[in-house]
Amino acid sequence: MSLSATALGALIRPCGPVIDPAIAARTHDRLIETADAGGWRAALDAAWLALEPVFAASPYLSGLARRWPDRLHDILRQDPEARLAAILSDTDALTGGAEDVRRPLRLLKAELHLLTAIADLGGHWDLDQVTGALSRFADATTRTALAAVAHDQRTRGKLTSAPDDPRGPVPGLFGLAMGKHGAFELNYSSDIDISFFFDPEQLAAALGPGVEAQTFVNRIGQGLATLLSERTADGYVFRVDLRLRPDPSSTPPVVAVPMALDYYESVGQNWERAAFIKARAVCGDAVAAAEFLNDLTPFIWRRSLDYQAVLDIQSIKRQIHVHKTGEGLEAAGANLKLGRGGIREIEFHAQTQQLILGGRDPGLRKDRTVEALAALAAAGHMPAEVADELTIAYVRLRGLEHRVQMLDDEQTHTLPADPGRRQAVAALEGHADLASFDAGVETLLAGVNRRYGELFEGEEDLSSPYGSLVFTGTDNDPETLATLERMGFSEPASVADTIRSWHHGRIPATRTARGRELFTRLAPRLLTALADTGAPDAAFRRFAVFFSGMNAGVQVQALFLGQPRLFDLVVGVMAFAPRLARALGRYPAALDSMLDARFQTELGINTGLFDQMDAEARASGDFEGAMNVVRRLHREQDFRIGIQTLSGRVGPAAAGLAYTNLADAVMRTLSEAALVETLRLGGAFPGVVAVIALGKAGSREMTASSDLDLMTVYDAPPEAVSAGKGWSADLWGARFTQRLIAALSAHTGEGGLYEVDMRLRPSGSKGPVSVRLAAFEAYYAEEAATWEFMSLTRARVVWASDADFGERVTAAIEGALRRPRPGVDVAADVRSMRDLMDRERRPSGFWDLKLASGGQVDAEFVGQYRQLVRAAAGATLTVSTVDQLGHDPVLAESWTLHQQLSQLLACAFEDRPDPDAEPSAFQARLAEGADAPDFDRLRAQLADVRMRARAAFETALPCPRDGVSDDPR
Ligand SMILES: NC(=O)CC[C@H](N)C(=O)O
Repeated sequence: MSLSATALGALIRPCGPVIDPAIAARTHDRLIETADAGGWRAALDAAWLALEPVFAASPYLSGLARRWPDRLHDILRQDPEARLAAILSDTDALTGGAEDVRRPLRLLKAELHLLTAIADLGGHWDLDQVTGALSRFADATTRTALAAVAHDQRTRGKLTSAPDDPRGPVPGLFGLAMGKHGAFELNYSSDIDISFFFDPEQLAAALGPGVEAQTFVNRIGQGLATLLSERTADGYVFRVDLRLRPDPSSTPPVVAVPMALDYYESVGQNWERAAFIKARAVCGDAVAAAEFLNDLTPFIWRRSLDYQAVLDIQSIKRQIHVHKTGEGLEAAGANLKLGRGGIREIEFHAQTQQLILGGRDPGLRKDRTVEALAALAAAGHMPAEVADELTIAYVRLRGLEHRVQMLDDEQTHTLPADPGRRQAVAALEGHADLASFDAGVETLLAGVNRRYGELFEGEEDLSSPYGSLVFTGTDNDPETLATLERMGFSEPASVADTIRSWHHGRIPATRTARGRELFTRLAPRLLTALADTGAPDAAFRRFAVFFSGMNAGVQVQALFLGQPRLFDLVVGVMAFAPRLARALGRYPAALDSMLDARFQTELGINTGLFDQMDAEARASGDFEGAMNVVRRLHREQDFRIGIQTLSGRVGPAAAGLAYTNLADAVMRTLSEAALVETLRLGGAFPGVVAVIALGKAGSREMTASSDLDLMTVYDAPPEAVSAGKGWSADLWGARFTQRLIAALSAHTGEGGLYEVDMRLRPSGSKGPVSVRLAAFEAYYAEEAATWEFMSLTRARVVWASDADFGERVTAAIEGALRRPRPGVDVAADVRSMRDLMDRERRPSGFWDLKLASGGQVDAEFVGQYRQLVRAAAGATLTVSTVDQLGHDPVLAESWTLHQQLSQLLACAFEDRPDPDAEPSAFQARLAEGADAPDFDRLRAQLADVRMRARAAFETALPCPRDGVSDDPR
């Protein structure tokens, strides 16, 4: 039997060259056999010219033809429209449960695919007819599948409504076709995006007793997805994606309508608005679906948009990196959908404009891309030639995409990199010469990409120098994953997921629309800054803790956006300074201090800190209040000094001074408070008291991790007692000191301050916690050992209840230092002290800056030794280690380098740091902070200076056993 004039077999033309006649011949042989047997050889012969290039190029289509030759015959002999109508009505007519429809649906899909491909490739159907056929078939299968899974639930008694209920197989439940399917633009081998929602009230009436609604609808949604997507011997129907729903990573697969409306109205994204442009009810309760879509209209089409909202909508397209046109565009491996110059650029071009303008102009609310372009051009929002050019490109790109998918029925959008397979695509599009096909594709992509780039002129780019950073949509954008990988993240997908969850408003910082708009702009800068630290993983982890811990985000994000340098600093902190990162994470308010003008002022300049602390502490009303005020201000300042130290703004001396000035302000404020508290508790007392700092606080060389070495000294008339409790002077001094220690070291709701060490006081731990000035003097005159005098070289009165008393104490310290100690070999004492220490406390490793041979203790001991000798000789005294080492340049050099490193390490880390284990970017920064060219050379430099310093130490304090020293013992 030959073909009628309207039969598809008579209407089709060859699509292009036959790239592999042998392969086509194998299919041909098989078909001839069946056609001869079935009596349709003439029909086959009539169509063969058009079929041969198709079967030569597409393994998938020849497979279908060989497997079901009779279906091919049906397709060839009938009018294609009639055949399509029959496939659709057969699909709709299927009844029964999942078991009953599983196989027929797959056979119908194969037939539909063969029909569509032949009509398309044979030049009979245009793009609209092709996508229309695919979409309508998807509609029908979805309806049938829903009816089938509902049928099964009905059989099991879970669903009580009638199969022909006017509200659909499951009253209240409906599915929306989203994306291309929704707009009848479905791809040849695409997933279908269906969003399921349910109206709880409607549904409740239809459920069997004790059936829980959410569980039930989940089962329906998933059952439908499985029925269509699972692969059996007959293939599959459609892969179904249920994720185009509110925040799919945290919601069930089928969402209740009230919850969905609430989500879209409160945290809905612009890209979700864009997705709803194409949404359409496809199966289930049509009444509920219409109501839902109607209720969503104001969400999708917003009547008024402020500038920030417009920018945010445009972010959808601005996240794609715009290259210089033409550069690096290649046909081989080009992603026709998501790649440069691809379909997505055309869609975004249209959709962003639609979202911005469609609220006021309903004429722009077109669901189909080609129509949207035309409407935008007609309304004057796009030059007609741009719309035409993009339309032509769109049609060709979609055609190419279909041809790529027809090769193997795979959901791919990539022009094969393999020349042989690309040749097959070219042939299906009518090209014999691969080079000219490639060149044509490249021109096409470049044209779209150029138009797309024009959209950005004058707009802020939301990608990064590293590439695209797209976080819209439900799938990870492949280019974005590549960008993140290039940035150095070891788990790009999890970074993308976290960023996406922030966009979804899952943390307080992005819970408001404004917070999200700001985050859209901040995200690319954040990722770029993280990458630039060289330690993006650690930095991201710490930033995430910080950012998700903030209880609001607008102010901070606006600050970051307005102050890029500051932002880079904060990100650097995240990368390199867990201690500061943790402080920020726990008390994000510390960031507020960055807003303070004083934050960026030079350290060292008197910023009025003590006055502020003192005033606020007094205003706080009581002792506890004062402790909290001081802790808050301390934290801010500590953070400020830490940032400046870490960023290299201040050197070690200035940092030491700054940390010490801070400690001084704290000690003064809390000494005042402790005194007031002591008088309040014990009653008036005619005594005076002073606080002496020793150690690094005394020498003004504190780091972020220094503790406070303190002693207190008091004086009072001999028999004085306090008015209230009748405390004697020693009790009063002790009470004050205990209050002070508590004030400095206790942890309150505002955190802690310092560890306090009182062991350097006269008689150490065995002595009273506070001593009378006379006892202090007597102790150093009679009992103190050389190591106690060493400590005293760094003693400094930081606070006194009475200025005169403070001066008396200062004079007493100096007196003690200068008093000759006949018969004492200071050098030998210092040396044996150092040796003892070396035996008892070994350095913990190369980075033990204190105890390393030639490290800080060696230098400090020599300095203190020099100071003691100088004091006895009546020379000027100093607490500073470097000044004490004026005549020992090598030791001073070593001490300074160690101090520099210890400042950096102390502000960055809480525990004992191991720079060898830190990211190389941190090592580089450490080297830079110490003026070394790189980390390896820093280590070498350190080893070298230690060796020289140790030699200088040996010269200054020779070992008594060597007989060089004149040790009298
Ligand atoms: N995930 C995102 O990148 C969000 C971008 C933009 N805020 C939107 O709503 O689409």
